[in-house]
Parts: sequence; structure tokens; C-alpha cells
Amino acid sequence: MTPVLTLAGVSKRFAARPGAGRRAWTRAVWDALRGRDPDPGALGRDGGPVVPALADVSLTIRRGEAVGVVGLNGAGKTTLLRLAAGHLIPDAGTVTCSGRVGTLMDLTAGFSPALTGRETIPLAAALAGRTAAEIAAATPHIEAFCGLGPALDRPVGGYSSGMALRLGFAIAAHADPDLLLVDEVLSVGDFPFRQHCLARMMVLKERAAVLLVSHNLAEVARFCDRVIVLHGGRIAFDGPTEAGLAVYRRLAEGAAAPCQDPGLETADTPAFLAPLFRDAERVGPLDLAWLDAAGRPVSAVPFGAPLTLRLRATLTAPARALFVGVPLYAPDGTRVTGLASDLAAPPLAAAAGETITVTLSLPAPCLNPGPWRGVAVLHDGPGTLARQPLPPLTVTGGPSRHWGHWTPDARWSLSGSRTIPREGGCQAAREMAQ
Ligand SMILES: Nc1ncnc2c1ncn2[C@@H]1O[C@H](COP(=O)(O)OP(=O)(O)OP(=O)(O)O)[C@@H](O)[C@H]1O
Repeated sequence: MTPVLTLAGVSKRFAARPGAGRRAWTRAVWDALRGRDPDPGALGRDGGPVVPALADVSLTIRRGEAVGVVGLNGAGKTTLLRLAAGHLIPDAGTVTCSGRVGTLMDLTAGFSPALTGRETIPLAAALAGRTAAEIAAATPHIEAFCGLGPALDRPVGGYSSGMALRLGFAIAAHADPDLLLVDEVLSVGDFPFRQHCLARMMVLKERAAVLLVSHNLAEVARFCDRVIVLHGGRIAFDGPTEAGLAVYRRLAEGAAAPCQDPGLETADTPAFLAPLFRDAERVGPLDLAWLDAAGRPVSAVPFGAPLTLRLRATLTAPARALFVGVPLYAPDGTRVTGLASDLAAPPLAAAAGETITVTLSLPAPCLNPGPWRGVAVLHDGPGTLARQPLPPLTVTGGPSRHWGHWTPDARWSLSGSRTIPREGGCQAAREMAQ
């Protein structure tokens, strides 16, 4: 497949002090007017603080790919798209884009508030690089796609953000782009229109590439076949969607860089538990144990037996709103569930030196037989103090058969004119099914 976008070793910094960015920009314009290349080192040379928005990013996007870009706030997603669109110049590295780029990054870009929706279509389409003949051919499709009806004859200045999205998306999607860049704007659309947009992007990706920045992981999972996870301006993952979203979820749970404390990882710690860490200045090591119904520490329990997870920790600094999250992972690394104390109980304040105890009771766990892993994540308000692996737990088999990762407490009822006696009946039914 032909590459439509290539970034090689791209870095981008911004001035963090008000006015400094403007001075750097003025310097760059003077350099350009004098025929000199912009000096990327100029930013921050005055000793002012800079924000490294992207650092050493390399990637290739090919025709036919739908690539989701995910990451925490400030990870560099919009900066990546603005560089790809040519709205920003990299400080280092190169951005190569072949073909026409369609952007949907700012809902009202190219819209003049006084013009009606109908008048906006040819103007915005021309700004997107369409010729007069192409615009004339595409206009009926754009009008039909956006579904704005009579509102097309109202000034766009009075449009809601969802209406602006409808018009902007319709124009961008009918501009025949080789690369469509979509930055988080779909979230303002109503559910039916978002489905409409995803369906249109599915068609587009047959001959183009789509780069979609989104915090809506369900949409990324449905639409994208590849995910790039940005973390602190760097690529933390680039690969299949499911694995990428798992990396993102772990970053979101931990909201921290990978483990700095080697004591947290042992030889048998699976990679899917990462990132592991502990803020040693705020909390001591988490003392974690699985307990059986009698309160005894256990490493194995029969299927369905009641279980309790106990966490003890001593704070080394005061904490204002402690709560705990516990994601549980099946043997293959699938995250089967995530339990969070703040959904069921108020958070806890604690003084420095105080030892807290948190228990999570599972009266009837549905975990199927096998070795189970998990992590305990101790949060204090928006910050995370520690993310430490749970002791391994083996669930041993019972008399029933098990499929998948869990078996809920379920009751069946079959009614009809004749039931087969239970004695030998199950065997008879199995034989009939064979
Ligand atoms: N024009 C700018 N001037 C100064 N700093 C900037 C500018 N644009 C971006 N930044 C900084 O660069 C970093 C990356 O920003 P960016 O908007 O790319 O993140 P993002 O991943 O899109 O975040 P979000 O999910 O919140 O939209 C942030 O620290 C941001 O404050």
C-alpha cells in the first residue's frame, strides 16, 4: 500500500511563556523573508520554558488504513495532526504527505458566520482544494449527507456545534481526500450522525487513509484497524487496535510512566500488568492479600468460593481522597473487569504515618478456573500513588464445564409440552446434537 503520510524523527516544542511563541514566530518570518531556513533552536534560547509537545515521532500511514490516535490530555495528538496537515512546521525531523489532505480539526475553520450553510459549501470546498466542476458535482451529495434541510439557508454563525460538524464533515468527506485528519470533533454529533460519519469513513478508507484522534474508545475499536498511543509526546504503542487500547487503558489507570521501582516486578510478572510504580515519597509498599471466607490468606480457591482482597498501606505524606481501583486479568491478558471503590464507597483521608486498610469482598466471584492476575491502583484524588500487582490467584475447577473467562450465577428455564427426565437426559440431548 502506498504511504500517504510519513513522519521521520519529528519533534515539536512550544514556548510556555506568554508572548515567547509570538517572538519566535516573528523571528521565523524574518528568517524566511531573508531567505534563511527557520532556526528551530531559537525557541527557548532566551532561557524561557518550552513544552515538548512531540519528541522523535516516526510513523508511516498508508492508503487503506484507518488509524486511531489516542492518549491522555496533552499527549500530543492534536500537535501530530496539525503537523500532518501542514499547519505547523516541525522543529526537527520531516513530515512528508503525498496527495490531498482533508482536515476536520476545527469545526468552523473556513466558515464565515454571515454566510448561509449553502453559501459556505462552495467556499469551504474551494479552500479544501476542489475545482469549480468538482464542487458543482459534489454539492448535492454534501447537502444530502449533512441532513441540515432548511437550516442550510440560515447563517452558519447561528449553527450549533453539532450542525457545524454536519456541514464541516460533509464538505471534508466529499473533498476526495487521500488522507482525512479528524480531531475529536465527532463527539459533538448526535448518535445517528456519528454512525453516518463512521460509515462514510469506512467507504473513504477503501481508497484513502484516515487518522482519527478520539477519546471515544468504542468508536476507535469499531473503526480503526491500527492504533497509535501517544504518551508525553512520544509513541508508546503503534499496532493492532485491541492491543493499543489495552496499553492506553493501562496508562489511563496508572496515569504514570512505567515502573521506576524494580522491586515491583518479578520474573513471573506478565507484561500486561504494566505500568507498575509507587510514589515512595507518599506511600509505603502496598501489602496485598487474597483471603478466603475464614479470613485466611490463600493463593488458590475453588470456583465460586467467596473471596476478599485486602490492601494495607502506610502513608508517608497526608492524603486527601484515597480510593482504589482493581482491574482483573484472565490468563491471556484480557482485562475481564475493573472494580473501583469510589463507585461504591466515599474516599478516605489519611495523615502521614497512618496505615489504611481497604477490603474488596467478592461473595460469589464468577471467575472461571485458571490463574488470575490483577493490579491494585491506589489513587489520591486525580493523582495515582501506586500501581502494584496483586498476588497470583488460581481458581480451581468445579463439577461444571466453563467457557470463556467467567460464568455468571445464571438460572435457566425451559418450558414445552414434554421434558426429558434429567437422569440420562443430558446424555441423550448431547447424542442428538452430534
Ligand atoms: N500553541 C501552543 N502553545 C503552547 N503550548 C502548546 C500549544 N499547542 C500545544 N501545546 C502544548 O503541547 C502539548 C500537547 O498538546 P496537544 O494539544 O497536542 O495535546 P492533545 O493530546 O491533543 O491533548 P487533548 O487530549 O487535551 O486535546 C500540551 O502540553 C500543550 O499544552
